[in-house]
Amino acid sequence: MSGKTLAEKILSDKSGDDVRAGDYVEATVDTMLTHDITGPLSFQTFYEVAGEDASPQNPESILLAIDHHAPADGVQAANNHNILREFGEKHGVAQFEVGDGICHQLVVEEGFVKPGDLVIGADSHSTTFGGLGAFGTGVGSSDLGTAMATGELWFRVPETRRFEVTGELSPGVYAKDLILKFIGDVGFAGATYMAAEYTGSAIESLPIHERIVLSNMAIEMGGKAGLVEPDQRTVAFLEAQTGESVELDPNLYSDDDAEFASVERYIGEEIEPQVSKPSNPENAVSVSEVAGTSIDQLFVGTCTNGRYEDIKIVADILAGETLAQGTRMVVVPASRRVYQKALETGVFQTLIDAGAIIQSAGCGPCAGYHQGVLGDDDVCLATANRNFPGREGSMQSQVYLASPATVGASALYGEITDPRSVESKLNRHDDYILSEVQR
Ligand SMILES: CC(C)[C@H](C(=O)O)[C@@H](O)C(=O)O
Ligand code: SF4
Repeated sequence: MSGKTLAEKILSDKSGDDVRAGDYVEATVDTMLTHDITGPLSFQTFYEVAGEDASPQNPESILLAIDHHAPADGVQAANNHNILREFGEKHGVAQFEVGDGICHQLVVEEGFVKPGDLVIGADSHSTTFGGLGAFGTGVGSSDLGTAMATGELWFRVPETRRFEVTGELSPGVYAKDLILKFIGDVGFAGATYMAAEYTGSAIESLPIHERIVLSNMAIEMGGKAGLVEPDQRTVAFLEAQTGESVELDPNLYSDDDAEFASVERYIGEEIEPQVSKPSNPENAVSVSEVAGTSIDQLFVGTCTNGRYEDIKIVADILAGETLAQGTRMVVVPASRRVYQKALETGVFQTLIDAGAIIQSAGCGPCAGYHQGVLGDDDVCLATANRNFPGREGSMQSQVYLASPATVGASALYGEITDPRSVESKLNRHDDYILSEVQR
């Protein structure tokens, strides 16, 4: 038998079987998350499967977040929030409030994931946790409800499509540019039901918050998961974040003789800053191809690039400057701790002085619900992950996707701008540990 990929190893471990791509498994789930949109239906399925008086198998493995319509933007959202609160209280489940942050960020910050775990979420960006060497994947609400009842879920073991980046990334080029490039190259469905795996020296040298960006957007090429092999940096990050010691299973890597669906090879130094044009993340081009495109709104946030390090990159560029005339910038931190940190360090003051709007932690206008919805003629440059028609508002509006550095540089001129033109202001931040920041 051939060796195993990281995905095959994790699903073998969680099912107790020696499995390969294509096999079906019943696997034990370590962490499950749901939120104010998918929670109510998950709970309904849970009660149908487990019975009206039942409790979840492992209440401590569940995380509920009020993040999508938070604060409530209407009566239905407010009622959904109450359904989450009630379920959380009744079953002793960790339930995060309005303003605490985006579910995916909370899983990472609150110690709900470690390398080798199997994490499911009733949200498509649950691939995020692959950045920490966990098999994270999005599932439907009914699957989530079933897993809450049984502690398990079935999976078809995915094939692995590998993205190998040697060398290192140049100044002004970040994980966001890498993932946009990958998606552009393989297409929107290029890794459908596969585990995307990111490897090579340029990936190994990335801080955890950037690895998470690669995993988070695996779903934008159809990926079932997006994995980075965990290492000592992963361990150090999690230990600092949680205050607990983390054991790294030395077997959590893809074997040399594992079978891959394909291996795409890149040289880090050759990657340029990328921008995905409307209205699909796969429309990625080098920034030079769209430089000069006029922008109305800049959006900094989301589970992809709403972390402290991302917001700081934007603030580094805007320090002492003001937004270009006629543009507006909406900043939505990914969590309350990110908010606090940006407040304490003056990052928010810098952005406010530049003319930005700071909003409470959550999804913000990412999926077009509130807090910065776009009108018909609006053009937005966002650090987000999706730019489908109507994603952030009107079906006629246009959304371009880019890194925080490209958004920051573009804010200075009101048009898409190569971040390398402000090279002296560009930084690559190591991971900030938010465990000591109050929530
Ligand atoms: C609302 C939710 C189900 C959805 C998802 O699963 O991705 C949202 O988070 C998104 O990004 O579009
Ligand atoms: S920030 Fe956007 S992509 Fe992430 S979970 Fe929220 S709506 Fe979905």
